[in-house]
Amino acid sequence: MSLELKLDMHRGDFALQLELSLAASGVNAFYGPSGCGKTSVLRTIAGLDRASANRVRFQSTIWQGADTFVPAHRRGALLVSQHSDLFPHLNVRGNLKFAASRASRPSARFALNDVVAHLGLESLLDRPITNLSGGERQRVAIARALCGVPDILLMDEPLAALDQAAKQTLLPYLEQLSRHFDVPIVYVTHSLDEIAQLADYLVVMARGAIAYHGDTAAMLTRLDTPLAQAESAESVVQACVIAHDNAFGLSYLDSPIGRVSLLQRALPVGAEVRLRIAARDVSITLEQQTGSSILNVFPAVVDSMVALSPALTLVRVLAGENPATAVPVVARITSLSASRLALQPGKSVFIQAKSVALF
Ligand SMILES: Nc1ncnc2c1ncn2[C@@H]1O[C@H](COP(=O)(O)OP(=O)(O)OP(=O)(O)O)[C@@H](O)[C@H]1O
Repeated sequence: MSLELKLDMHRGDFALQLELSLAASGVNAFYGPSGCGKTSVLRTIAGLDRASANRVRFQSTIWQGADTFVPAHRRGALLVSQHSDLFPHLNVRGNLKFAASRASRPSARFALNDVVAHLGLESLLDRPITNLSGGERQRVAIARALCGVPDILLMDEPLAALDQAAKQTLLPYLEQLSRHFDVPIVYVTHSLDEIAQLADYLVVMARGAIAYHGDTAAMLTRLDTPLAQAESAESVVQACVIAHDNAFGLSYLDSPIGRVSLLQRALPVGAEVRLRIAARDVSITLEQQTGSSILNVFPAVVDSMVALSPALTLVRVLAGENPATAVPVVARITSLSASRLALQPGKSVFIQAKSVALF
């Protein structure tokens, strides 16, 4: 079950050449600078861009081959872009019902009521499209794509035109989308935040080609990349809420790096969440500190290191008691500290996370 791409297209000076096999599940994100070809990849999957040498196969169906070109409206690949083109003469309900009526097949999986509930649109159903905020319009656009019963959802910077507050409101709706509706998503973005929060698999592009790709947690912590070397670099760790401590106002989470404590959050026990740990908030010790105010201390083994400058060193560790389930975390520390601790790959250490944020 996969999305297979072999693209070879040219437009003037620009060439897009890549070969990639993606899982047809979860969120696959394409990230890279403006003009590197992300939208072209998405439009090719959608059947909106065509070059004779391109090859696209979704699951067992060839969408584009040497003698085949399945037109866009027969692919089951529905696109949500930055500026949604909703029907202005219909209200929200009308837009969703129209999309459902045009779906290639009926599907209980994308029942209108469930789509409306999942995107929090109940109170907006009778609203004219022209009276919606930008964030509300995008929620309706996503709902409309779901009502169209997609086999795969293509999202081209769906949050890019929104202000920061609207983005933050919309992100939680996107988070569970792929899992809840069991639909694969290909997501194009410029935003590291969106990747850290949403992507299961990350494809980083540069100048029409793939720079590197892999599991998001692994890609964000690859020391040889601008993502890990950025001042804002962070690691992501999957976790599960296991208990709340009302007396101290804390929530406890189980994760591969160990038991994590956070300021209490209104999440049910059992909720699956992502933790984000900023590289600059991680410190390293050789022994487990006892007289420290830091709650989140985890055993780790140094995996690799890179000097960013004479003053700063990035250290990638594999964190967690159990080497089989340990996950990568990046620490940004001074080169002086790295030298004093004689850090080197293979060395056992403890990492302390001054703050752990939760998506
Ligand atoms: N219709 C077109 N005709 C000619 N060149 C095009 C066309 N559409 C895109 N291009 C060029 O193809 C290249 C890739 O564009 P594309 O939109 O795929 O990049 P992108 O990574 O999505 O950029 P952005 O993040 O700015 O949207 C760019 O150099 C662009 O100028």
